[in-house]
Amino acid sequence: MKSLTLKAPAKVNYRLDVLRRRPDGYHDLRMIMQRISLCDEITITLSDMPGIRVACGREGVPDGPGNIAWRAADALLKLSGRQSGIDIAITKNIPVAAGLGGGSSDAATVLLGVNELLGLGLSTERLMEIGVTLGADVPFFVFGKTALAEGIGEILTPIEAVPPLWMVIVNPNIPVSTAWVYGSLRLTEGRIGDNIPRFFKGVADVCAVLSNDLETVTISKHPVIGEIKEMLIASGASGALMSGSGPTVFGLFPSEEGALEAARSIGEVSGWFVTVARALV
Ligand SMILES: C[C@](O)(CO)[C@H](O)COP(=O)(O)OP(=O)(O)OC[C@H]1O[C@@H](n2ccc(N)nc2=O)[C@H](O)[C@@H]1O
Ligand SMILES: Nc1ncnc2c1ncn2[C@@H]1O[C@H](COP(=O)(O)OP(=O)(O)OP(=O)(O)O)[C@@H](O)[C@H]1O
Repeated sequence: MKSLTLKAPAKVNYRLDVLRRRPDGYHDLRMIMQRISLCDEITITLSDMPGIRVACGREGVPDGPGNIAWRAADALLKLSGRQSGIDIAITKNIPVAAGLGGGSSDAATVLLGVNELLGLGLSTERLMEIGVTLGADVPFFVFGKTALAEGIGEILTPIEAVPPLWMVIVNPNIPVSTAWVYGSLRLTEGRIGDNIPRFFKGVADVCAVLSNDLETVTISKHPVIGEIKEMLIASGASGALMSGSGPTVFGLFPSEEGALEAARSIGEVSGWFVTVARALV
C-alpha cells in the first residue's frame, strides 16, 4: 500500500494585530507567523477499503470526522471524485488547544500528503484555498514559509530574512478555546495597524516586533501566562510572548545552550509542558 510519513510543525505568532471584526464574525488580522521544530508526525496510507479513518489516541482529540485531519482528507476526496480509502495515524506531540496551531498543521499536512499520494496535481494556491475552508491557520501551513499573514490569516507574503533562533515553549496544561478568546476581545474601533518590519537580521529585530492583541484577553482569565513570561525573561530570554490565542508562551534565545538551560530550570519547578524548539526556515 502507498504510504507517506510527514512532519506537521507547530507555529508561533511573533506578531498578532487584530484590525477589525468582520460581518461574518471573523477578524481581519496582520500577523507574523513562524513554523517551529516542535512537530506532530502523520502517516497517511492509501487503502482498498473505502472511507477515511483517523487514529490519534490523544485525550481531547477526536478520532473520526471531528478530527480536522479527517475533514482535510474528505475535502480532497470529494473534490477529486476518487473512491480511495485513506488511513491517517497521528502522533500528537504538539499541545492541544494551545495557540500553537497543531490541528491546523495536521490538516495542512494531510492536504499536501493526499495530493501527493493520489497524484492530484493541485497547486499550493489551490490547496491553500481548500485549507481556509477548514480553518484560518491552515493556509499558512500549506504555504510552508515564515510569513506576513493578512485577511483572516489566508493572505500570505513570505518573509525571507529570518535569523537562526531558539525558543523555549511553555504550556501550563490549560486548554484555551480560540473562539472564546476572539469572542471576548473588545475592539473599540477599526485599527489601521502598524507598519510591521519584514527584515529580521538578529534576535533583537524579532524582539522589537513582539506583540499580540489577544494576550490581555487570555491573561485576564489565566494570569499564570504573565508569570511564565516573567520566568522566561528572568531565565535569560531576549523576549517572551503568548502565541496565538494562548495559553502557550515562547521565549526567544540567540543560542541553543541558553534555551536548554532555561527550559531545564523552568521544567524542574513547574510540572508544565516545557520544550526547546528551533525556528524553521
Ligand atoms: C489565533 C490564531 O491561531 C493566530 O494564528 C488564528 O487566528 C486562529 O486560527 P484557527 O484556529 O485556524 O481559526 P478557526 O478554526 O478558523 O476559527 C476558530 C475561531 O476563531 C475565530 N477567528 C479565527 C480567525 C480569525 N481571523 N478571526 C476569528 O475571529 C473564529 O470566529 C472562530 O470562532
Ligand atoms: N488533529 C487535531 N489536533 C488537535 N486538535 C484537534 C485535531 N482535530 C480536531 N481537534 C480539536 O480542535 C481543538 C483545537 O485544537 P488545536 O490544538 O488545533 O488548537 P490551537 O493550538 O489553539 O490552534 P490555533 O493556534 O490554530 O488556535 C481541540 O479542542 C481538538 O479537540
